[in-house]
Amino acid sequence: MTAASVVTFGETMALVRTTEIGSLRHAHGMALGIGGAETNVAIGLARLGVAVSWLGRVGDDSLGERVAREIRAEGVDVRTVVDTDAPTGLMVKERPSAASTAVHYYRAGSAGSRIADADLPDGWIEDASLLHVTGITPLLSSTARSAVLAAVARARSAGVRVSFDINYRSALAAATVAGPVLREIAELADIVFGGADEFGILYPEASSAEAAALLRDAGCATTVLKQGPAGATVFAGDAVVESSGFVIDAIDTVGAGDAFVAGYLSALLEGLDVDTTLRRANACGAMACLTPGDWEAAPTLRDLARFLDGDSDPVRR
Ligand SMILES: Nc1ncnc2c1ncn2[C@@H]1O[C@H](COP(=O)(O)OP(=O)(O)O)[C@@H](O)[C@H]1O
Ligand SMILES: O=C(O)C(=O)C[C@H](O)[C@H](O)COP(=O)(O)O
Repeated sequence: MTAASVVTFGETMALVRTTEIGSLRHAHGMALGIGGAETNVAIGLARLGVAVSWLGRVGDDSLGERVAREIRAEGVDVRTVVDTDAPTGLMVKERPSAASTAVHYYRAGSAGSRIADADLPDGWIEDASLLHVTGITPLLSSTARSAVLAAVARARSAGVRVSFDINYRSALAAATVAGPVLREIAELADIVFGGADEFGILYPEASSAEAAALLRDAGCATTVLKQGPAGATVFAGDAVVESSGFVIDAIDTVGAGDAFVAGYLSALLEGLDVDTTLRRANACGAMACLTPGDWEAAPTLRDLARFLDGDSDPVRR
């Protein structure tokens, strides 16, 4: 197999979501799928034509097989370490009301959280164009944190670009605990993605623009501020480029950030200019909000072209 352009690793869980609106206490219908920040990005990249590889630990169980099978079916090069001592993690998603989503994690001690430096094969990172990591993995366990730091160090010494999505999850650590851990990784990255609240966790007294300047001083060339329906802003050197979001009827916004990152990185790897990159990223983020799954609505290049053309007519072939 040829080397992947993008490599990423982390935990992907089985995902159970209620199929009706209302509390989990009373829900009857449930749909089974999978989800994890890094594989959401990997699938988004694969759909946009990028060669991408994901590595993770899964349990020696049916849900682990499902995780691997489903990601592989999306065209991602999947490398799993089967952990016979821990189960595949689980995420449960409910819609308490039409306007809200709640996510419950059952991942403490899971196989995915036990990822370690030794799981990352020789040459896997070094032969890639870009390593993508998130702030979820380093907060899963001490071995996972060490794996992220080792991967970033390996990428840097091989001249491989590092992308980091802060992706702070309060269920994993308090902001005061997570802040220094996530800041250390962000300051080693070439490009950092996050929301205003997440930059505030890295640098509590700073605005997002000030956080971008602090990151730049630390050596991180590009900071991308995700702003929900409002779109996004890129801080690169002294330049600030803003792009409005697309107006859509959002059904489920979970996964928008990961789809946005996939859109952004795919355009970056194609060498597109910042305006086109941001427009693509915003479109991918918006499209991810149009259906309930975390990654299912991530667009292919053809879906994307159709969305950007504003084409809402039925497709007839
Ligand atoms: N309601 C929405 N309408 C249109 N675009 C959206 C909406 N929510 C998110 N997006 C798009 O997805 C991107 C990421 O969403 P955001 O909520 O900012 O990140 P995250 O999911 O990481 O918290 C936004 O920058 C925007 O491009
Ligand atoms: O792996 C985890 O801990 C997750 O939470 C998986 C999430 O479903 C996605 O990462 C969605 O995140 P956003 O794109 O920011 O909405």
